[in-house]
Amino acid sequence: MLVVRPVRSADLPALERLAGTATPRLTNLPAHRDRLEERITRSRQAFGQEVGFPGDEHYTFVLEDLERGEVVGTATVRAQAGAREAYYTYRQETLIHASQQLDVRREVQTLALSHEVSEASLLCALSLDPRYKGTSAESLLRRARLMFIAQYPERFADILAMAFPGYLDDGGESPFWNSVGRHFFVRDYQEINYLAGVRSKSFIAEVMPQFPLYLALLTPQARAAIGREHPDHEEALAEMLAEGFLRSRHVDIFDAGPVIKGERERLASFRRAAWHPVRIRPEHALPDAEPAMVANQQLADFRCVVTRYALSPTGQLMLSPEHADLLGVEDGRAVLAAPLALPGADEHDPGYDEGEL
Ligand SMILES: NC(=[NH2+])NCCC[C@H](N)C(=O)O
Repeated sequence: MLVVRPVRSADLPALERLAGTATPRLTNLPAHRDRLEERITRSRQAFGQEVGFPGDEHYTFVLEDLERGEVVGTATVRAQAGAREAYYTYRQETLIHASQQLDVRREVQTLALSHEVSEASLLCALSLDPRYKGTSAESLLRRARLMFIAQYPERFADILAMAFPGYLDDGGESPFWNSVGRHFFVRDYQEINYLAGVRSKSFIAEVMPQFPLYLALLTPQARAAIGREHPDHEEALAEMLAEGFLRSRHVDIFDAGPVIKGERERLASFRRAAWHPVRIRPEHALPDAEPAMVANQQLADFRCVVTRYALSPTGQLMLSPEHADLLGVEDGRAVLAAPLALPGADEHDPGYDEGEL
C-alpha cells in the first residue's frame, strides 16, 4: 500500500537519495544534506502552524511504500513561489517594429525577465523512485498536493504554477543556457542548476541580463528549446495539462523549460473532489469501482491514498479497514475523494483565457 504524508525528520536519508536521483537535478530539491534538513524543519513548521493567507511556507510530502517500508518519492508546495526572494522567469513578449517610410512591419519576439509568477503557489521538487514511474503512485504523489490545497484554500494562492525542467540534449547540455546564460556566468548548466539550489538566488539578479532578449539573436537550438520540457517529463506535463493547467507565457531563465499555470477552481481534481462519510467494510465486500484519490482532513496528519471509489447507495465511501487505518478515520468521519482518471481533452472547462495567465 502507498500513502502520501507530510515529511518527517527520519525521512532525511530518503530525501537525500531522491534529490540525488532526480533527472535533471532540481533547484528546489538540492542534493545537499543541510539544505534538505532545513527543508524538513520548514515543512514541519508550515504543517504545525496556523496560517490565514499564503506566505513563505513550504509543505513537503513524501510517498511511502508500506510493504517495502521505504520512502520512494517526494514533492513540495510552496505557498508563494516568491515569498522571500522573487521568483524569476522569462516572459515571452511580442513587439512590433514598423516603419511607414520603409513600408516594413515586423513582429519581433522577445524574452523579458519577470517576477510575475512570484504570487502563485508553486508545485515543485517532485522526485520519484524510477521503479514507480508511470504507475498510479506517480499520479498520487503529483496530485495529492491538490487534495491538500483543496482542503486548506486559505493557505494557498488562487493560481497554482509549476515549472517543468527544460530541454537538455543527450549530453545533458542545455542549448538555451549555452546561448544565453553562459555569456554572463561562465559555468555549465549542471553547475548553475546546482548553485541555484544551494545558494541564495540573489546571484540571478546580479549576473543575468536585465534587458529583454531578442529571440532572433539566439541560436536556432536555443530558440527550439523555448517552452520545451525535458524528455523525461513529457508524460508528467501531459498529465497536468489534462488536469486543467495551461502553458503560460513564462519559461525558466536557465533552460527555458515551460511554466504552466492553473486557476485552482478550474482544475479537474478540485472540480470533481467531493466529501463523503466513511463506511468501513471488509476488503472482500467492497464492490469494484474506478480508482480515486482519498484524503483525510487532518492538517499535520494529512494522508492521501489511492483506492476504489466505491460508494454505498446513500453516498458513503466504502473503505477497507487497512485504508481506514492508514487515513486515521473511523466510520462516519468525512474524507475527500476525487477520481484518479482525468477528463479527456474534449471535456475541458471552456472559457479559460490563456492570455490572463
Ligand atoms: N533551471 C533552474 N534551475 N532555474 C532556477 C531558477 C529560476 C527559478 N524560477 C526561481 O526563481 O527559483
